[in-house]
Amino acid sequence: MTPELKEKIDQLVEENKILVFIKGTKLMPQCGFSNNVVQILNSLGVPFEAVNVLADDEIRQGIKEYSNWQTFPQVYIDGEFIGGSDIMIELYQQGELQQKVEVALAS
Ligand SMILES: N[C@@H](CCC(=O)N[C@@H](CS)C(=O)NCC(=O)O)C(=O)O
Ligand code: FES
Repeated sequence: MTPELKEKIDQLVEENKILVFIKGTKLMPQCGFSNNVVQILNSLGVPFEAVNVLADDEIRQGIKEYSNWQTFPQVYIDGEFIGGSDIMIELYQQGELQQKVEVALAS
């Protein structure tokens, strides 16, 4: 990955307390896995930013290396890589996601 791309991703992760890399947009996710995380975050009613990896192949490939995670969606909360759809569903069901999000937004 080029230093420029790493810096670009660093900046995205730093500037957005809740950030998701998804296929499609918040309003129109293009895959069921991406849709899962969008709907979970919508249901929590928290502000979040979404990057559409289908619109940027450089980011699509770069973020896999950056996160060391090969699939989408990818979720970052407060600069920390959380995981994908399965992990988000699990954290949500355990009530841990609500907690993480509250802590992140209060900081
Ligand atoms: N079990 C994964 C499912 C996600 C998944 O399998 N994503 C695939 C299909 S959308 C993917 O991103 N493949 C890599 C790519 O398309 O670049 C999760 O929990 O997020
Ligand atoms: S785009 Fe086919 S499974 Fe996600």
